[in-house]
Amino acid sequence: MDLSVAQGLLICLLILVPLLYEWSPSFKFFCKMAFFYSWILALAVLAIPICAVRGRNVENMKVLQFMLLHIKYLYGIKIDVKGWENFPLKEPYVVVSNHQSSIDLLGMMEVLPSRCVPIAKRELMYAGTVGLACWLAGVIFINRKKTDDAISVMSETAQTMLKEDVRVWVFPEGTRNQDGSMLPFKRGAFHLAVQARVPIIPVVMSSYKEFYNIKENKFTTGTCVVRILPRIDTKGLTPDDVADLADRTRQTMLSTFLQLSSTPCPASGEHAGHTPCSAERETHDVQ
Ligand SMILES: CCCCCCCCCCCCCCCCC(=O)SCCNC(=O)CCNC(=O)[C@H](O)C(C)(C)COP(=O)(O)OP(=O)(O)OC[C@H]1O[C@@H](n2cnc3c(N)ncnc32)[C@H](O)[C@@H]1OP(=O)(O)O
Ligand SMILES: CCCCCCCC/C=C\CCCCCCCC(=O)OC[C@@H](O)COP(=O)(O)O
Repeated sequence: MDLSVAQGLLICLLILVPLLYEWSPSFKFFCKMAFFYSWILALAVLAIPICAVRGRNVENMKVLQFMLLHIKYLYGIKIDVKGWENFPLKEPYVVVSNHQSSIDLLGMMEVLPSRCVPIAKRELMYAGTVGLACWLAGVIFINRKKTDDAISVMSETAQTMLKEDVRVWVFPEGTRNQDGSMLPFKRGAFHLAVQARVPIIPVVMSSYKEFYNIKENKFTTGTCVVRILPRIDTKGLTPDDVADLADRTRQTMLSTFLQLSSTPCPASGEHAGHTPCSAERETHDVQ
């Protein structure tokens, strides 16, 4: 009897959960996000022993990158990369990118150059297996609540970049933002580039609004364009130039973001209205 009650409940669940998943966008959103985080926590369990062989080493970022690349297929997210030629091959540089959501991880892993480590909030270090995997891959953690600490970590980073030939990826908005624009840029990334005398490479990820919106609990399939912009040189600049450098970079990134995100394609095909027009993308390509 007990067994049949349990079986009955299980059958109800097996029917109800998929129905709820299809009918309730909030439930679907919750499931997709929960799976996203759980899957990455689980993948980190596999990554940790592989990375531990080398110890804390930026080369381990390749292991994480390789293990995360498939997630876009699980979620039906097409990532369309433009401007590969703007990632120079040899020298260190600072990549700055807009930050809409934790799913930026997908676009980031798609284009992450070799020997490039992200700067992340310190809280991520305590995110269980993910924190340990990030530490082993050389992610640089900063304490956003202590500006002096954060600045001194970034100054050390300027030395490390040059001594150990490392590139750094920074989200200069400093927090996630999905309001259709970009927050004012914090200046750490630009001080870093000026101190290390290395170029800045802006990377813009187009708006997720057509397929992902946390406020509307929307998470469907779609396309994100990741555009790598030409380098911005910092040679000869001083700390006094940092504010202007940050403003110029933001302006360039914002106009690219708006262009990439605003032009829906004429109704055609599966992703109609989700992707920027290819005609518009071509215009960018020849710039
Ligand atoms: C297979 C399994 C896999 C498992 C793992 C999967 C994960 C894989 C890895 C992926 C990891 C991805 C992680 C992404 C995480 C993204 C984040 O966490 S975003 C949040 C953290 N990042 C940032 O905050 C970066 C941007 N922030 C800054 O640059 C800030 O400026 C700051 C350095 C943090 C300081 O911020 P704040 O305290 O708010 O102060 P400000 O107003 O910005 O600055 C005050 C003042 O100081 C000047 N200044 C800033 N930096 C420097 C410097 N380096 N040198 C000198 N001076 C500096 C600044 O100019 C201000 O002065 P001003 O006079 O007002 O100009
Ligand atoms: C035992 C502890 C378990 C903790 C579980 C934590 C789950 C974490 C699991 C997977 C993390 C996936 C990697 C996400 C990487 C992106 C991180 C991110 O986007 O951080 C946000 C940060 O940029 C800005 O933070 P805020 O917007 O200011 O907030």
